[in-house]
Amino acid sequence: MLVRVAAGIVLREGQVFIALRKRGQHQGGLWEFPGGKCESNETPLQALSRELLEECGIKVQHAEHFQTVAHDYGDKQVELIFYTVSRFLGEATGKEGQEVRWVAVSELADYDFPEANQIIVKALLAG
Ligand SMILES: Nc1nc2c([nH]c(=O)n2[C@@H]2O[C@H](COP(=O)(O)OP(=O)(O)OP(=O)(O)O)[C@@H](O)[C@H]2O)c(=O)[nH]1
Ligand SMILES: [Mg+2]
Repeated sequence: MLVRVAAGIVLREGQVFIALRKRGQHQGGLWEFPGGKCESNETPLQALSRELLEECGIKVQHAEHFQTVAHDYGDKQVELIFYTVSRFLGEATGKEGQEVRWVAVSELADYDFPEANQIIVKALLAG
């Protein structure tokens, strides 16, 4: 199973918005950059905007492609298209009851992310 996913690295004044994946979800119990699967006939950017509105209640005003990561979890193959989002409308919250946090980019190493995110976290920490 190969899934295409769009995820947002939402940034504000040196902090990044992260969410805790719920137990029972794939990679549950780990932190993520909010986002989700691209539906058919939807561009990754459209998927990003839809998912960030659904999951965090923010309206993306400006997103830039950051990095695309392909990863094989064994049970699932993912292509993750990461965007940085530095302009948005609204206050980011956990719209689906998920735990969320604004954390300093420099503190990202303190949070456990899925394997596919390691390269992204590294790149962000390197500035
Ligand atoms: N959103 C998101 N998904 C990630 C990240 N890293 C990562 O490996 N994934 C994987 O990407 C896949 C799809 O993400 P998702 O579960 O958010 O998809 P979705 O919002 O459409 O969820 P749904 O299946 O409940 O409708 C999952 O297998 C998840 O484990 C990340 O940083 N953010
Ligand atoms: Mg999601």
